[in-house]
Amino acid sequence: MGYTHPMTDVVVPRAEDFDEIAGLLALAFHGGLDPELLEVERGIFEPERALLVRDGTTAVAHAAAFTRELGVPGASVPAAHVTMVSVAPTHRRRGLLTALMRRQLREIRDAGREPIAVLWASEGRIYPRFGYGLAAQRLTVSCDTTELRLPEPASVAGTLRLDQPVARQAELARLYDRVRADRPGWSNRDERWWRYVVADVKSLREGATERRVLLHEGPSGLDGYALFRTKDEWDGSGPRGEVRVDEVVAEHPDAYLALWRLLLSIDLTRRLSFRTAAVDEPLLWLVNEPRRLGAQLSDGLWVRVVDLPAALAARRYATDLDVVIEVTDELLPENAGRWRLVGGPSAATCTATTEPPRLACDVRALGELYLGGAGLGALAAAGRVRELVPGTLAAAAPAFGWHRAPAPMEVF
Ligand SMILES: CC(=O)SCCNC(=O)CCNC(=O)[C@H](O)C(C)(C)COP(=O)(O)OP(=O)(O)OC[C@H]1O[C@@H](n2cnc3c(N)ncnc32)[C@H](O)[C@@H]1OP(=O)(O)O
Repeated sequence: MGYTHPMTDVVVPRAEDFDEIAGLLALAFHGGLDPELLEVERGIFEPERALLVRDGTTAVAHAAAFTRELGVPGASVPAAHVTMVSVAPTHRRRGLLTALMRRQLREIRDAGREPIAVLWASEGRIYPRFGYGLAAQRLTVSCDTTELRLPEPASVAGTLRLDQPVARQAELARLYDRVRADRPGWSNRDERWWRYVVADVKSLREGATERRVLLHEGPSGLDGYALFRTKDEWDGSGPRGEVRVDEVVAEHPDAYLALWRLLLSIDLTRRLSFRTAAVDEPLLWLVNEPRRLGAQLSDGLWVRVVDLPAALAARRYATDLDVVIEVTDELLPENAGRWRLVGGPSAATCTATTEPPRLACDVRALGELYLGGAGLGALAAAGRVRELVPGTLAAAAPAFGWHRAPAPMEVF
């Protein structure tokens, strides 16, 4: 694996080092240093949770984490939101990422507040070696809206309005919190994060309009919203504008349908894209021609179980479960061993045991199972989970699932 960079060279940066780190990120991600974007990103940066490596006076490697909670089956769990990972092109493949990941996981574990870490990967092959498992897939929708029809609404009680997201931030936040309670995969958003979400950096618009919010008000007030923008385009045969949907949050099916009926029928637009649809997106079950959504499966959230007994006890299980699992973990040996997991829809415990194991897997598989997205049976079919006692898979698989698929909401 090459040499591991000496830990002594890893420093915790100060807030004023942000511009230097942003320069490194711009290099690694082939981006620019737009002052407006920098100010927005500075607002969420937590320097005390960052790790920086310099070669002389030049920043060459960096990783950070945001302090947030992640919605998991039946609960909301503190989760280190790992982000801003980059190594300078001049210093790649020398073990710098490995050194940063090892140190970061060790620090998260020792701090004892966050039983899991979660991230979006720029490339899926980077993080499994550090014990991250693909916990939530997503769909990217890209469709010709003239090919799709939605049903007529059963009720016409609601009203739709358009506004600027920043003007409605507090109302959006309240609705988001209510809907989040039942949706694994959504991260909590405090005031700071809402400012980040509604910030509409010009250099990221890619030729489209400013972001707008479509609001649905039902009998008891705001019960749905969509953040989106449109992009004007014409060709020889007429208008070909595009609707770019960023997020849709709806408390009731009628709000969801009303929002999508409008998004799919905006005059002068003919196409729609939505990059963070859930794999169980209700749209799939509403449109008259699902194939025409052009939905493609992609990866979303990668979860690393950092404190195994705390993590497994923190989520809920769809059905009652009592199983002993033998787990391996090369990076955090405290997680390795035999664990008895007893859980159900309202509580769970996880304790070390000497009883014979019924299942065996590595810690990465537990990350894949954590949000209820990967099936235990599918992982076993892939050879990633081993059934040591026949019958265990069939009995335990429903418990690890959930009634909603995990839904990656926002790239952080
Ligand atoms: C959560 C986030 O922020 S995701 C964003 C990640 N950042 C980026 O994609 C920006 C561009 N890329 C980079 O900055 C760097 O290439 C990084 C951070 C991905 C990798 O950093 P490096 O210091 O080169 O990684 P390191 O040397 O520790 O590699 C460890 C192992 O992972 C492998 N690896 C690392 N990156 C990649 C990759 N992109 N593709 C395939 N393999 C990779 C290495 O080959 C090595 O494998 P080996 O041990 O079998 O030899």
